[in-house]
Amino acid sequence: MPNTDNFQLPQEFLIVGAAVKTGLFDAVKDNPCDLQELVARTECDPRAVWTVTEALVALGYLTYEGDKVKLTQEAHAVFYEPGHEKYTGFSFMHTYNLINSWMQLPEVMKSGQPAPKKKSPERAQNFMAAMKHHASQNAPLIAEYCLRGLPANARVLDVGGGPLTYAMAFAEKGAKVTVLDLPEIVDMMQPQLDPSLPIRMEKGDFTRGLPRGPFDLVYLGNVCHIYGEKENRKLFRDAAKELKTGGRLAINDMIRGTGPRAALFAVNMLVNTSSGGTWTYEQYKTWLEDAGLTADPWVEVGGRQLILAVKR
Ligand SMILES: C[S@@+](CC[C@H](N)C(=O)[O-])C[C@H]1O[C@@H](n2cnc3c(N)ncnc32)[C@H](O)[C@@H]1O
Repeated sequence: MPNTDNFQLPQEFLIVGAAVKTGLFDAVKDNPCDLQELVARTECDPRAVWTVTEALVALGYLTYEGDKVKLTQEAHAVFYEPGHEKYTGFSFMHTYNLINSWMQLPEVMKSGQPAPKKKSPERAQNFMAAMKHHASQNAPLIAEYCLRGLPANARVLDVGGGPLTYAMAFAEKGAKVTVLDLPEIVDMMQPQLDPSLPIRMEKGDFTRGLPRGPFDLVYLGNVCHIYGEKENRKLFRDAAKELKTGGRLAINDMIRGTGPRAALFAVNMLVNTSSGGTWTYEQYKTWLEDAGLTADPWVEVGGRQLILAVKR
């Protein structure tokens, strides 16, 4: 049913996103200051700093102590206290960055091409933080489900596993993990990887090829929606080649036709990619079977939709 309650500007999100981008929260985090100093620290316009600060005070992110501006306890917990139940860090900046692409949906509909976007290390960091934030709670459950029945110390290939959330969960359960991701993501994430863990990162492009197996499990976590049928069919064929007979391929993705979520997410892939989208279970089953894999019915684990398939 149409929900006209959503026909409004996401004001709070836009104000908070702009404050993060201009460094306003970081500027007062450890060292509260007056508005004049805040203008200097953020290198922003005085009227703008006053207006946005007042809005953030009204929303409960900032407060005044005398004439000094400081973070509220709640905002401090949300942005800067990783152990806190309300903690998000700045992972939501990935969504904030996406707004630009979504605003170009009319042009994308005309051209069929994704919205142009600038790559930057900051964007990539926001992306990794968002992936981590969304996956960290349920990754252990999903890793356990994917590894069930496979040999102890299973060899796992985590395709597009750059955020390392799932790799850590697999390693925690005794697996030896190879993570494949794009070179710039591996360069960014490698320093965060504890070298004593049985996790190895490899640079590559999974549309071109995969690391050599044989693997007990090839895990495709939220990568199938980035590309279309041609790329996914090739990916499944390549994965089948690198799996042991009886080895398992696991897809964690939104399955089209199971609710509104996948249909809406496909719009995100429309504005951001050339061939991405969300695919039905029947599409996945056909592509998997054509690659020599037998697909189980899809299941929901930890709020995610999984398809497991076995190499024949
Ligand atoms: C949506 S994220 C999913 C991350 C993680 N698997 C998860 O589920 O939380 C997609 C990941 O695939 C990587 N990726 C996208 N295209 C790729 C390609 N062609 N080759 C290798 N990695 C790719 C991205 O850098 C990113 O880390």
